[in-house]
Amino acid sequence: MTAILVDTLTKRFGDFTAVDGISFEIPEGEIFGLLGPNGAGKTTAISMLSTLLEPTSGRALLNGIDIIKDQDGVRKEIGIVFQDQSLDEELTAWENMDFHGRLYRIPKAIREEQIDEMLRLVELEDRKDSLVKTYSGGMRRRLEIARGLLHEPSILFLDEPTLGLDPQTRNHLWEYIQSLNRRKGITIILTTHYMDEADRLCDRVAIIDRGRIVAMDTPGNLKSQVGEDVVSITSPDAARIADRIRAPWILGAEQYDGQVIIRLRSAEDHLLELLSLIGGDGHTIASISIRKPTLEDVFLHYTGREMRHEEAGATDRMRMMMPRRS
Ligand SMILES: Nc1ncnc2c1ncn2[C@@H]1O[C@H](COP(=O)(O)OP(=O)(O)OP(=O)(O)O)[C@@H](O)[C@H]1O
Repeated sequence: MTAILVDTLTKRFGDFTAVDGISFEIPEGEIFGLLGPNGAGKTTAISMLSTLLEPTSGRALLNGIDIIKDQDGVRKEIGIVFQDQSLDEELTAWENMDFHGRLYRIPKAIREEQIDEMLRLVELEDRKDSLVKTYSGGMRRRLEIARGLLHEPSILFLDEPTLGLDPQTRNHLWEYIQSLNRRKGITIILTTHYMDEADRLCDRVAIIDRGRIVAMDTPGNLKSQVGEDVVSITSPDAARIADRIRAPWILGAEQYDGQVIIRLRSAEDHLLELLSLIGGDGHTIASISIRKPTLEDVFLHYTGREMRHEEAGATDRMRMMMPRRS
C-alpha cells in the first residue's frame, strides 16, 4: 500500500519558491530520504506533509488522507521529530513522554505502558528519571524519537536526525532507526544533507536541489547510473581537462575546486589510456585517486555543484542550538 503520495507540491514564500512542484510515492514500510544541501527545501517539504505548513499548490495524501482537507486525520497517522529541540530540560525523560501522551489524550494505563516500551526501545529506561538537561545530544535525539512514536504513528518524519552528533552516536542512531523500521514496520521519511546517512539508511533517496527533485532511486542505482569508477585528478588545468576529455568509456567529467572528477566504466581497464590522453594534451597532474562513486558524485553530476557537507560540523552544532523559524 502507498503510505505517502505527493503530487506537484509547491511552497512559495513571497516570490521565492522554496519547494517547486515535487512529486513522489512512498510505499508502506520504506525508509525514504530527501537529500540536499542546506536551503534546498527539505524541511519545507516535510513541514507541508506533516501539516505544519500550508502548501501553495499541489496535493499530498498520507495513508489516503488529504493533508489540506483533513489535518487532524493526518496528525493521528504521523510522528514528528524536527530539528528544533523541543524537550523540556527541567523535566525527566519520563515526564516529557507523559506530557506528550497527555497531549495526544492517550489513556493513563496505555500511556504508561507505551512510555516504558518506547524508552526501552531506545535504551533509555535506566535513565528515565533523570532530568533531560543531564542528557547527551544522542540521548536527547533518542528521547525525541521515542516521544514521536508514543501515539503509535504509522509514518515517522525525521528532520536531519543526526545533525551535529558525533560519528559514533550517529551510527548508533542509524541502527535504532533501522530496527524501528523493521520491528514496527513504520514508514520513515527523513531529510538529511549527509551523504553517508542517506546511503546507509534509506531504501530510496530523492536528491533535492533548489526546491526540485533532480534524481530519485535507490542509493545503489543512483551511484551506478553515474559510473563504475570515479577518478579524481588535481591539476592546475582542471577546467580544460574537464572540457576536453572524451572517450567512449568516459561517462562524464566535472570540474570543481581545482579537481577534475571523471566518471568512467572500469578504471582498471582504462587508467593508462586516461593518463596518456591527459598527458598527450600537455596537462600536468598533481595527484590522482580512484574510488567508487558516492552520492556526492551523483549530486555533482545532476547539479554541477558539490554539496560540501564537509563544512558541516561546527555550523551544524550551531544550527542545532538556534531556533529555526520566527
Ligand atoms: N518561513 C519562511 N519564510 C521565508 N523563507 C523561508 C521560510 N522557511 C524557509 N524559507 C526558505 O526556503 C528555503 C528552503 O528552506 P528549508 O528550511 O526547507 O531548506 P532545507 O533544505 O531544509 O535546509 P536546512 O537543512 O538548512 O533547513 C531556504 O532558502 C529558506 O531560507
